[in-house]
Amino acid sequence: MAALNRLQKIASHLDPPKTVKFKVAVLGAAGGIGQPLSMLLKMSPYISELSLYDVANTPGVAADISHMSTGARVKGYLGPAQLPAALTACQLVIIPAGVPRKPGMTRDDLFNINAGIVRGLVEAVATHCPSAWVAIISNPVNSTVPIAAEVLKKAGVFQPGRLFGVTTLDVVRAEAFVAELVGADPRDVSVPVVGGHAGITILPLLSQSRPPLPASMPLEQRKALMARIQDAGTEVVQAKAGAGSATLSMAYAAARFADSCLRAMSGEGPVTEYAYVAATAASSSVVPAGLPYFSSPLRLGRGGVEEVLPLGPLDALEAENLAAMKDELLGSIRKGVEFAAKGPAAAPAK
Ligand SMILES: NC(=O)C1=CN([C@@H]2O[C@H](COP(=O)(O)OP(=O)(O)OC[C@H]3O[C@@H](n4cnc5c(N)ncnc54)[C@H](O)[C@@H]3O)[C@@H](O)[C@H]2O)C=CC1
Ligand SMILES: O=C([O-])CC(=O)C(=O)O
Repeated sequence: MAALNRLQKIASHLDPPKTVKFKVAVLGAAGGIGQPLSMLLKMSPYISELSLYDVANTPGVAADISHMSTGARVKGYLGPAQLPAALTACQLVIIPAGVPRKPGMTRDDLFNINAGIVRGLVEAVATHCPSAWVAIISNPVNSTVPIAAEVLKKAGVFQPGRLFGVTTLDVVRAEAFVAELVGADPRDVSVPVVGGHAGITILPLLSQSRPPLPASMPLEQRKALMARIQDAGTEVVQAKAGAGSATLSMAYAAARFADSCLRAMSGEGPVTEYAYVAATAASSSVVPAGLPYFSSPLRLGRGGVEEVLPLGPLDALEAENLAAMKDELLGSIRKGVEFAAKGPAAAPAK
């Protein structure tokens, strides 16, 4: 029992149970990410109701998770007819629905299937819980977040400070790899990762690593570390050899992101997180010019993003990488916006 309590604390990074409790939905809850993520969320002291939605297998997943003796009430919802009930009164909606990569694919190769899935689900969010914070995991994140934004805009409910592309896994990986390299405990390491969530758009700011990388570290080794963080998703796809992409580390990363959101909503701010968000007039002085979406350090508060924080000083390698990513990131954003402009989903998931 003591061990379980400790696990709960570790999973939520946190202090004793809170009084403010929220309804949280996972859309795609029966998938490779959805299942372990739902399990971790069931241990969160901030969640009173956990809504597990998928187009397949949710009754089993919900029955299984509901037997855990932790606080959140769990309910499973199956198929589009049950989506409204899954979403009604939700404050946070996490979306890992969609297909994962196989070896040889890029994240953009998932666009044709996942763009429509995300559009349909966010249409339902706009109707049934328009004020909810929405965290998109489904790839390609660089495009699916702009799609979600366009859907919310069309419905007249877009709040840029409440829509997030989840890039926490890039931060988690950077922490793990730097810890390995410097021989530190990963929990004591922090590394900003900004930009987007695909290949060269993932920009770890290794010059701001805490603890710092050894000053004597050769440039080639820094470049190799940066490349490993950028290609870490592919490393997992190849290791899984056709059985999907990162699921367990992603579930951990998403649970950590959800925990930050729920702490901020509870007024336990200021909470600092990284996520891929829309640029606004207020963030124009800190986000690289010409990029309407960018993953930045954020200060979260009760209402969502309160401030997009500056990236801090970049070294020459990082500045070069930032310049190099711009065209790809902009192309992915445009692709998402154009897709959303084309018209309604073939089969809206209402
Ligand atoms: N943002 C990130 O850092 C990461 C993103 N991903 C992405 O997350 C997505 C999910 O990955 P996995 O869980 O491994 O895939 P998976 O195939 O194991 O699970 C996806 C789930 O989505 C469900 N689904 C499909 N259409 C749906 C709909 N219209 N409504 C509700 N549920 C629906 C499926 O039934 C399935 O249970 C992929 O697009 C993957 O590329 C994966 C890892 C990291
Ligand atoms: O690589 C993939 O396809 C899944 C993903 O986004 C990641 O692991 O970072």
